[in-house]
Amino acid sequence: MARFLIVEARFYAHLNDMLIEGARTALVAAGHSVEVLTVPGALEVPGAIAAAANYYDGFVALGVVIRGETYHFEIVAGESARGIMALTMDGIAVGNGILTTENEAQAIYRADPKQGNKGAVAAEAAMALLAIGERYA
Ligand SMILES: Nc1c(NC[C@H](O)[C@H](O)[C@H](O)CO)[nH]c(=O)[nH]c1=O
Ligand SMILES: CC(=O)[C@@H](O)COP(=O)(O)O
Repeated sequence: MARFLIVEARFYAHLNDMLIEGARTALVAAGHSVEVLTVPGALEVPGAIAAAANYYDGFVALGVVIRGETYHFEIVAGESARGIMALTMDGIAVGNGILTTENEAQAIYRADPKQGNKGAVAAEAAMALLAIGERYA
């Protein structure tokens, strides 16, 4: 049993609830404990994981970034992914389930546990990285 923290950027609450359900179900089914930490937006997710890194075995980053009218989308989508990738390169087991979509319909399909279930996909990725880290510890 490992300790996982879901760090969710609560920018679109209704979509996040689906992502969390999918991730939590996958982690609990694998026998792990799950806590949830909420941050305002995707840009805060890497920093929150870095702050909690010594307290959990693995992390699932969840959130939704939907393209608007300005370059802000590229910043939020790209920099959150860059920050999460940097954490994984430091050996922290993080699954990235921050959706980056053109519209809400794309996000609903991917967040829904009965459809794309990307929360579970991110949870599976985090569990895989944790297992690899333990194998080469
Ligand atoms: N536009 C979206 C954001 N923007 C907010 C940033 O993530 C951040 O909270 C703000 O710039 C303060 O540092 N966040 C999302 O998660 N999704 C978006 O679509
Ligand atoms: C992440 C985004 O692109 C969006 O939330 C911001 O919208 P806008 O570019 O229209 O300010």
